[in-house]
Amino acid sequence: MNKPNRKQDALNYHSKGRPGKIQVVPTKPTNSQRDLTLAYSPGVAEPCLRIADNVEDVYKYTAKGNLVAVISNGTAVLGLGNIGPEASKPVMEGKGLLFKIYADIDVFDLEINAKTVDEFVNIVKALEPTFGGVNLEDISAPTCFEIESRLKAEMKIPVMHDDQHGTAIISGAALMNACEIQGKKLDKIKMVVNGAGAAAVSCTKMYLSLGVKKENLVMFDINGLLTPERTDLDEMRLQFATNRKDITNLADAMKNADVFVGLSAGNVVTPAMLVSMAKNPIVFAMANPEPEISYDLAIAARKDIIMATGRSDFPNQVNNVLGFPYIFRGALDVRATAINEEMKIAAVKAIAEMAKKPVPEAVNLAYNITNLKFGRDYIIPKPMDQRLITEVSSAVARAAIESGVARKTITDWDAYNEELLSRLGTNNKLLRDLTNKAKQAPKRVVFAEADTYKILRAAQIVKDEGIATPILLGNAERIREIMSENELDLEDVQIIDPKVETERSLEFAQFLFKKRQRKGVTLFEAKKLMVDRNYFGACMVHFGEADALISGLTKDYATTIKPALQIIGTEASVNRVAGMYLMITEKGPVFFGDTTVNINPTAQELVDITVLMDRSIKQLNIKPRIAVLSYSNFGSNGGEIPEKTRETVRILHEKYPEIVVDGEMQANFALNSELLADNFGFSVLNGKPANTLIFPGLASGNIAYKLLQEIGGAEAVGPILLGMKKPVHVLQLGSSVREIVNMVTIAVIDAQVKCAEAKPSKAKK
Ligand SMILES: NC(=O)C1=CN([C@@H]2O[C@H](COP(=O)(O)OP(=O)(O)OC[C@H]3O[C@@H](n4cnc5c(N)ncnc54)[C@H](OP(=O)(O)O)[C@@H]3O)[C@@H](O)[C@H]2O)C=CC1
Ligand SMILES: CC(=O)C(=O)O
Ligand SMILES: [Mg+2]
Repeated sequence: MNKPNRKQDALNYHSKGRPGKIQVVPTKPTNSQRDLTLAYSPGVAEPCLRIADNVEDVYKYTAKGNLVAVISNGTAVLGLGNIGPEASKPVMEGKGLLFKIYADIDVFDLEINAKTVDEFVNIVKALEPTFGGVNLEDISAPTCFEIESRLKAEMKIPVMHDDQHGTAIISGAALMNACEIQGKKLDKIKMVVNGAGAAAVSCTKMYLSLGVKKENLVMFDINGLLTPERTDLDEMRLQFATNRKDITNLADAMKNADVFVGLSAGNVVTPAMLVSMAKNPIVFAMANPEPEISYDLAIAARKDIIMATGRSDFPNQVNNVLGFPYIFRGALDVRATAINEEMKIAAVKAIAEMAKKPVPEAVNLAYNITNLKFGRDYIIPKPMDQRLITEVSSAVARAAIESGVARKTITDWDAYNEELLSRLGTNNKLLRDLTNKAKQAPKRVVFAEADTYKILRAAQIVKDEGIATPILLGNAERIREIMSENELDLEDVQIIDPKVETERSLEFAQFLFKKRQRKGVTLFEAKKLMVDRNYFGACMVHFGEADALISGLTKDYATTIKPALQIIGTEASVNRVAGMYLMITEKGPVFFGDTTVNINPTAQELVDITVLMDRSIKQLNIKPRIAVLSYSNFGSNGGEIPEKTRETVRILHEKYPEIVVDGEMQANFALNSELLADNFGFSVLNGKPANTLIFPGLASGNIAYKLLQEIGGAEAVGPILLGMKKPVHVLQLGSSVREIVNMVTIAVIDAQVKCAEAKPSKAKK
């Protein structure tokens, strides 16, 4: 079961800020009166008239072609049963979210009060003009079968009941691969299916089409084994009734079975049942959120098992999330009139084949696994594998074209694949990539302000995600109190209270005294300073007892950074610190500096800042393209700032020819490559916009990033402190948990680089 704090986390996730998970965002400019005359009356009449003349133009002038309806009546929500349309809404919004993030498909989730087939069908049919496709969801059997088949027959857009066919496609691919690994033949396997609802019936039909023999399978519903003698079964279920007389219950059926498929309810299978199965058994316990038997119990019961669940927190997640975004993407892109058998089988094969191909490093990193490869714990691809969109959507689109249901064709498949990849965007990708890089070699991060909820929450997240091993500084009793009040699970994390004098804190004080004795610090004062967690934390990092220090949530920047400067100091090569922000904007990531430290830097100081930024950005595997900003372009104005920034560029070009930098220039020229090319075709930045902006002073840098954050909707990651000998990162006063987690991620990457460069020094006693 979920731990209580995870349950509360889930509630908070849904309720915090704008309630729910989805919003509608305009895609056209709406800034001026003119924009509005185009968007609405009178301009809007023009596309209306075009569509009235030719209804197909609705795809040209409206969002229909990329809009899917996720529709439920709430009668079979996950494995939670008939909980009603309102209670199904979080699941439907969730499906909408997955459609968007995995395949860039927009969704309206529609939870409808419609219990009878007629009511349901009439509502959905009437919606056809709005949508490019319909994803039916969590509608109970047997009504779901009639609803789907009537809508498919009566509508010209693709309709798919995902619990039936999405699940059948994914579990079909998983079954093929699992049999291959376990050395079993599909036409020989003995199969037990528990559940006889929407998902179970369709999955079983798929298995039969893949080669499983009807005489080799038995099916159960809540009332037991499906047999011809039962009078409560409809046609759909009767086709899976068995005449076998040696079985009365599930335990009997499991004896010597090769495969168990669960699409029923949680915890209905026992370890003893698994023990009785044939050699090398395959168990797909797919009920959500609780599988028919837990992953841990199953693998403890049988060493030779292939075990899969519908959950994301165990290996082998057999869940329709692997299919529906990409199946609809392919269908929408060729304007298919249906999702037919050919398209489904194409999806099965694409998914099954993908699992056998080498796994990209990004996927290993995303799941914190070193070498994911086809086998017992990896029978189908992982949902975060970005290859799914190209492999599955193109297979589905191709099958639609070849089977004659496409109303649009694709000829340049390379271009189509490029288009699919560009749909995934890069914004979130950068943060995901950075997280993955951090997870590759997590580091010990000491948190100076661990007696605050936000820090502890962030520590919990980075620990759970395998980004870092937290070390908490502060009053142990107070920290434990906050943990317990908020049900945080950090019991095994090291807590150190610098206020409690220890042999180690005295050694740290001695060290500080030696370092600062000619700068007015007595031993007595050094002992007093060591009670300060920023001094203590900096000493831990200096002596290699932690790899990075995070502080600053509750104190101003200067107070926070001072101990680190005194104890750890700056890198010898530049001997300067600077602050950089990674701004995640709609147009991609842009680095801003200096935003936090140097108030009015000279030309040489701007050179140092640029060198620091160039190096740090390269450590994130990004190629910096740097613009030195001013209010002038390449000598167009005189004055202190244009002259200073021009001199900065001159020195950089002379001393650091390897750095891609130009200026001085105005920000719009830096970020608009057409503008730059039209006016200053000679610039070394020509071709692509700059991704790194050097500001002439702290005021402009700081103001620019805050404006972009507040009114430009950009996410700011930072300030990333550059130039320290060892990783110390100073949070913005009052940072959010997400900002702290991002900062820790950057600190871990910084530590990875610095640890690789130098071995930690030993404490001098
Ligand atoms: N991993 C995945 O991708 C997916 C998982 N699922 C999961 O599969 C399950 C069923 O979903 P769905 O088919 O849509 O729902 P339905 O309501 O259509 O079907 C549920 C079926 O399970 C049967 N059932 C319930 N309890 C038991 C039990 N203790 N023993 C045997 N059979 C039982 C019901 O029997 P009766 O007919 O007699 O009521 C019914 O046949 C859910 O847990 C759902 O989360 C569904 C889709 C995708
Ligand atoms: C995954 C899914 O669709 C379900 O459990 O119903
Ligand atoms: Mg479902």
